[in-house]
Amino acid sequence: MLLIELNQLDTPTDEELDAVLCINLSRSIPNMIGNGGEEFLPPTFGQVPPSRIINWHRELLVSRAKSVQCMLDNLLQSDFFCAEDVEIVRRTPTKSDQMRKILELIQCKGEDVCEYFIYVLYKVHDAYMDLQPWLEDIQYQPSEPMLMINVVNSDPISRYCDTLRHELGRDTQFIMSYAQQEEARLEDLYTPTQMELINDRGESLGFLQNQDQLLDESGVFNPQGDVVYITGDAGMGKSLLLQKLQNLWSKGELRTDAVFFFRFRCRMFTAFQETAELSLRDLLFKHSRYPDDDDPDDEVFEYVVRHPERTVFTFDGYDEIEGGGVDLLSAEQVVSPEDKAHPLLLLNNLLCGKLLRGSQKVLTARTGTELPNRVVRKKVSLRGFSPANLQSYVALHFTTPEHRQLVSVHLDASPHLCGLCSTPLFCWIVFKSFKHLRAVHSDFALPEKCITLTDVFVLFTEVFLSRWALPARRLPKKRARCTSETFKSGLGSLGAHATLALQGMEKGRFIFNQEEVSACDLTEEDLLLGFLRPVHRYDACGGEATYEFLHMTLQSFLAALALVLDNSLDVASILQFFTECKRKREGLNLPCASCVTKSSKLRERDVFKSNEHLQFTNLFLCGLLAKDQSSLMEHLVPPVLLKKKRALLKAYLSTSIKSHLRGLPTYKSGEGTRVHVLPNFVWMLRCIFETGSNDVARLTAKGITANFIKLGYCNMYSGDCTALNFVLQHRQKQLGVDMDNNNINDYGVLQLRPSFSKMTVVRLCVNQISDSSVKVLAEELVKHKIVKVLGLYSNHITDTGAKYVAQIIEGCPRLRVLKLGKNKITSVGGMCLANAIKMSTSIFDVGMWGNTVGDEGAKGFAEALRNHPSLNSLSLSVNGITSEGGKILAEALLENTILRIFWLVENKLTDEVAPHLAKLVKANTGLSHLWLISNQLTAIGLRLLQEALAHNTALKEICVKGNNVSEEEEKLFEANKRLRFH
Ligand SMILES: Nc1ncnc2c1ncn2[C@@H]1O[C@H](COP(=O)(O)OP(=O)(O)OP(=O)(O)O)[C@@H](O)[C@H]1O
Repeated sequence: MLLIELNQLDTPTDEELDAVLCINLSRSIPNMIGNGGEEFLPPTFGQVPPSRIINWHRELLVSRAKSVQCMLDNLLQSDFFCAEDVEIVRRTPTKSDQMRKILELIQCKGEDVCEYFIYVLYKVHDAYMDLQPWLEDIQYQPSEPMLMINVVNSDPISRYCDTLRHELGRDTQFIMSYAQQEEARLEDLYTPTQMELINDRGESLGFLQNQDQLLDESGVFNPQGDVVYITGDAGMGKSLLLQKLQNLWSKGELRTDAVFFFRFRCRMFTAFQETAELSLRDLLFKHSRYPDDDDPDDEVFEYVVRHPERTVFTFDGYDEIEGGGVDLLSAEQVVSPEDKAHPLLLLNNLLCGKLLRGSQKVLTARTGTELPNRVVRKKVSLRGFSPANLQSYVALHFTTPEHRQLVSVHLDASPHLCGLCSTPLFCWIVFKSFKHLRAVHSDFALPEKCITLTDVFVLFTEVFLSRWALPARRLPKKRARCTSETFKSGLGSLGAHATLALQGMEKGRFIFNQEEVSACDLTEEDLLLGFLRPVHRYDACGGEATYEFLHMTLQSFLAALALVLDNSLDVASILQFFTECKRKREGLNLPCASCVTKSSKLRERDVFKSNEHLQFTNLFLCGLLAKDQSSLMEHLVPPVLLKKKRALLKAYLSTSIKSHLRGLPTYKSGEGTRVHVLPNFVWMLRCIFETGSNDVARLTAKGITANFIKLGYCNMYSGDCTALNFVLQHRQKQLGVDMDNNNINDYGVLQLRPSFSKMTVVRLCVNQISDSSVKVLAEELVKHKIVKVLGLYSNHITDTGAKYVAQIIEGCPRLRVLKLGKNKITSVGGMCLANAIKMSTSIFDVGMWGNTVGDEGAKGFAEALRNHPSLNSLSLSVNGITSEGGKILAEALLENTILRIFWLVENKLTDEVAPHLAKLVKANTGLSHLWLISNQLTAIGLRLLQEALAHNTALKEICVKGNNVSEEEEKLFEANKRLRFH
């Protein structure tokens, strides 16, 4: 080894070193081509003098050490170079030549200078990022004398990188609050939320573990796309996730080699005049900052253009871009980095990869905002706080044990409150309000009743008003709470904010200039309330000071309040946003819902425009006009007027719901009529719940004439289950409910508890349900005994949950279909289920795909199958079953004449099982489909099956694709059409 030989030489001369290196190289060449023996290793730092290392790696250093200027500045300021040396270097034409010249000069000047050269590479990390792996390879550690010498970073790229890191770090350290003094530090309060990876068909691929994974390769379905697309409902934490990402990068804690990080709010792109034009350079620098003067050669921008993969962009709130200018599908106009164009066009080109192709872009938008898959690299859907996340957030938010305890008790008692709090924004509002009101009023407690979203925002408004009415220092300690007094005393200012919010809502605007603010009689003192916050970033666009509401949902709430408060408006105008939503849905007479089906023209115009803000306004209107709010609203609005508005809303809702339900697409199946609802149906449920009107709920329950309702992929979250339950409690007839592929979780199941008495079909596949939910299901379903279908595919059910499912099988004599695939059930749970299935005389179809019951579980299922009277279809695919389990199953099936479809896909079956399967085939038990895809059978085993098929009349197919059979061998079986390879 080189190491040994060099150590053997005391103080090697150059010739000796060269000789050693040559010998070593010549020895290593055969080794490198696979002759075995010693491995070739280049010298490491300390083994040979620095000049040798530099010599050895000269070309690598020339090609990777880009910042000549920074190196020259350091050599000069440390007196290793004189002005003349610098001049000599500068005279050479290209950067590579200049670096070659530097290497030449330092090698002439001695070992100290050579080490200093390496030390600069080491110290100015960002400028010489490409050489950091090399420094690791040579195991560089600065020597004592080097540590005493100063190193400056004069590289424009790394200086700019430092500046961006510094600014991002500064700007992202606080989480917004309604009062600036109360802002919390990001690192004190940030709590991870659930980030679900979604494929191009909208199916779940599991959950990300941390923010680093947003930028890595996990879940990439389109390597050609550059955009990491993050969606989530209002307040789910999209902006905060980006803030966290930026903060991590600023501290060098994000796993990425990105040198630059630019952040934008999409809203900004619409703030420009139609004729505005900007270059990419201005877009980048104007909204972050320009590189310092010491970048005369525009190296920073050149670097961005040359190495787009080293730049991360975040674009927050794509849904906030008005339709008009943006249409990725027709963004044919290509812009070059030098061209000027409208900022929206630049954005389009960036997202489509026509500008800075390969740069990393993270884009957020509300759920439902469309983006063509071809520009998307991967998709992530934010699902809010899990129960564990919520617990952590409580602990972070409440430092006093008394508060923590009180809030935990409230949460434990109310799954509905937990459901609301799984949306981080609503959770923050509830906790913040609780903290504030508890500090001010001795008698404050969260409402015992089922709290609505309107209650939450009323509480929040009370916090704003109470802070303003009596600034903290003047507060008499712990006075009694009187909400109506607080509202009355702040009514002037509240009304003015509400008017501004309504005006914005009518024009689809979320940003207000000083003129608009003043026109609503909002004074500077009013602004201190905190409903509005200044939007500093927009100043850069050349406009005057602008404001936005703390959150879009707050604007919606205040707009709804304006509709209720204003007694000069025509009463009918309270319905204006319902009508607006309706108008946008051409033809479909649906209330309060998003434009799910639009004409192509409208689609073009509105494709990127969410009208969730209108839906929230309608929802809050329903809540504010609810009877439950009368005690407050009657102090603010003449009771007669309030009554009129309430009556009108109720009449409108009743008519609209009826026609909505009549208009839903239905189809007839063997088991009655089915109805497929659309996501806007969930908005309708939410509005009904906010009204708290039993009449409206009853009418809705009655209006669902079908006996099966499909709510799959409707973006239902756990809080919506209270609304569904509110309606279903008025239903007399039984109903099948398919809630697959939503975000219901354990809180949602708890809220649905009373409704299970009506449900004949309970489908909760892909909903993050754990064992505790299955326990609830077992208690309810066994009590009522009407369930026929239970779908729990792809949840978090373990053996504990499997035991509860077994209780359901045993206790529900009508249960026919059970879907339990893709859970975490092992042989223990498998045995329990199998035992229960054995006893059932109704069970018809069981799906266990993707668990791990193994051979032990297979044995249990074999016992269940023996002489089973009803089981028609069974899937034990992807369960780790070997030939041993396979044999037992095959033998048991000899005593079964009922099973028709048997799935054993992707197990570990080999030819050992083939004779047993062949025997089963020969026995002609009535089995019609046998799925053996992706096992380890060979042509020998298949031959046995082929021969057996000659004696079988019932089997329609044996699917054997993906076994150990070559294409040639496949041809041998061509004649037998029942042995399928495709
Ligand atoms: N991960 C989190 N940890 C702690 N608090 C959070 C988290 N995410 C969000 N929040 C709280 O919720 C508030 C709203 O979050 P954010 O603005 O990120 O939501 P959003 O999804 O961007 O909403 P919108 O689509 O309406 O803009 C934050 O200001 C913060 O108080």
